[in-house]
Amino acid sequence: MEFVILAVAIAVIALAAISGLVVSSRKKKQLPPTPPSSPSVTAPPAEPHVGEEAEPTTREQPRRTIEEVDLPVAEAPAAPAEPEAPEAPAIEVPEPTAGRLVRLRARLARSQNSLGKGLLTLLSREHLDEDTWEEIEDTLLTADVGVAPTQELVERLRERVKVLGTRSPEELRGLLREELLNLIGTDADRSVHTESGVGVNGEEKPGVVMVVGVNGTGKTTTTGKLARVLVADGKSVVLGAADTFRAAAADQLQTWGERVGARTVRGPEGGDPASIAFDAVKEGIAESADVVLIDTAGRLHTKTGLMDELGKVKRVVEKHGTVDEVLLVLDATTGQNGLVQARVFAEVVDITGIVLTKLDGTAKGGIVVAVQRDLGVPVKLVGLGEGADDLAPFEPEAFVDALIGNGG
Ligand SMILES: Nc1nc2c(ncn2[C@@H]2O[C@H](COP(=O)(O)OP(=O)(O)OP(=O)(O)O)[C@@H](O)[C@H]2O)c(=O)[nH]1
Repeated sequence: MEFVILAVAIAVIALAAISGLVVSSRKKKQLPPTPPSSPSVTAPPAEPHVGEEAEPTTREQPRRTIEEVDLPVAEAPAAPAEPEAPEAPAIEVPEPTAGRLVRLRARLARSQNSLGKGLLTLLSREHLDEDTWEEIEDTLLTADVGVAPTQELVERLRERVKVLGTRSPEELRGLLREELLNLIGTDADRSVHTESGVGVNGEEKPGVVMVVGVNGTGKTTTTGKLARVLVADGKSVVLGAADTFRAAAADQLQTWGERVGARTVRGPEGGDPASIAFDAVKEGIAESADVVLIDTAGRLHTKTGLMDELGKVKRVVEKHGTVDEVLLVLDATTGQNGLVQARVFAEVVDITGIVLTKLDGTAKGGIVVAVQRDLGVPVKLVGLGEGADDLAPFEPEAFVDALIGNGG
């Protein structure tokens, strides 16, 4: 009997133990999963604003299950849109070109001081003897005016001073102004032509401007600045990066173009410049651009190669129609060397205009006279600094006034 009682008791304890285990295991199963660590529950929208995260996380953490939590569907996409948007390059509005030279006159006058002021000081001497006239001649030669134009100027001045008799500073200034203007010329057409009109197939064709010159003269910079001049005048521009000789030139040009919303057509480094130039004009026709500007490579040390290449670029571009301008870029600080370079380029292609760069950095403004005489083509633009809008249409009057300190 005792044995039976003991057996029943053991059975009861065993049963109780088993049911206890089951209950505890069920209890365990009912415990919520660990929601706080799950990003889909507590994490804020993928790209939160600063400060949005802290509040919902602490409030929702303790007991909420995955089913209880509303996913932040509606708000999530809106929040990150603004800060994440890729930055479109800002299109700049270049300064108007009218009166740029006048605006930059102070800079020009500063760098040209020795010429204008030097001449006026000499002319103001009480006795204009042979020595003084020789000094005047030297001053002009030092400023790169060139031998023949210098002699012309001195002769005419001597004549007029003799006739004039009395010489007030105003009179002298006036005389010098007139004679310098005479040398530079006020009648030449100095506009950059961009209106060639019709192409070989009768289609509308953009104006085509080729920019040539020795590397380092500021050729690529000038092409970029010229794009801005044209855009400022309301024209649409396509750039052709046909300087495949210098690796960075195409990048440099493209950056200039992007600043004013002009597309740049480029090819592989060391590629065929003529085919890039051809494609640039093709692109210009396709997008009905007003002007295509073609930057070319210049290497004096391989003169024959240069001649072949430049000539070819022009011929190939002409398959589309006329090239309106071939602008030669010259560094004013190189003086007579610049003239030698100019002649080499003039042998290769017909230059229609000169761009004189770095005129802000030299007292030798006389190169304007010399280069025009030498090549028989007008200076059309001048570079007066490294700023994006420091390229100005050349105006003889403003230039001479800057030289001799007139009008302020
Ligand atoms: N002070 C001054 N600097 C200028 C002027 N024009 C160009 N420069 C500077 O001259 C340097 C050479 O200019 P680039 O345009 O790179 O020369 P580049 O002739 O195009 O050379 P390549 O691209 O190799 O053919 C740059 O530092 C320009 O900022 C100017 O009118 N005044």
